[in-house]
Amino acid sequence: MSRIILTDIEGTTSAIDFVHRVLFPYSRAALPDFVRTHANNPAVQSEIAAVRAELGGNANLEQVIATLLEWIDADRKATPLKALQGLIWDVGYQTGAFTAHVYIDAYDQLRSWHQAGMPLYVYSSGSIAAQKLFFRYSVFGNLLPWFSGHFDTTSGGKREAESYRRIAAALQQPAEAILFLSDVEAELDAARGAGMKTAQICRADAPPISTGGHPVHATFRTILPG
Ligand SMILES: CSCCC(=O)C(=O)COP(=O)(O)O
Ligand SMILES: [Mg+2]
Repeated sequence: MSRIILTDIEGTTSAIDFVHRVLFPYSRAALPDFVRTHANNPAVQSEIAAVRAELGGNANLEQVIATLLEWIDADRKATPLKALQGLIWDVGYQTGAFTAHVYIDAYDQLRSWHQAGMPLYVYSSGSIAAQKLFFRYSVFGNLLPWFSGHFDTTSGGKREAESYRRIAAALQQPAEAILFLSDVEAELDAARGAGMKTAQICRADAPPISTGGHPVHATFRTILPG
């Protein structure tokens, strides 16, 4: 019996299109000026330093910015990029430039699990700050209070079993008590490798995805933890 839900965001609770056609372009357009303007802000400075370290240490600010833009274009789940995107999206949410897409079935089912006392956690490549903004400013209003906690790439990559072992350890739960929801087979394979239960979400409005061996659901409505 699963006692805990751990969910992905993009392609699972929310449309891939929203992330790729709204969030990523917004961060791409705003990132150069944002980094130049806030380069001395300690939160930004540490992410610039992390990019520089990856480039070998001597890159100037414009080279760091160019690298970050390349990472956005390649959809690289690099922790410094994800942290900076979270800071940039904060402005977008607060100014009402967009609200975060959540599928109605995900909204209904997450609410019902929460009301039934089921602990809900998020594991996304988006930074923890970005995840909190996402559910704070969703199309259905503030869903953030439903979540007991968040995990991002600081727990490791989503395609590595070790990341899921770390999350289970952080939750002080056996892995088999956790049901991980995702659209990506490689992430589900990694979660199963760590002993978690899995369910694959295959959305009708998303491109066809590889499935194999994980219970498949078109929406959250048919998922029965346990
Ligand atoms: C927190 S919303 C933005 C999601 C994001 O930046 C991303 O890369 C999507 O990652 P996911 O692990 O949710 O597929
Ligand atoms: Mg996903």
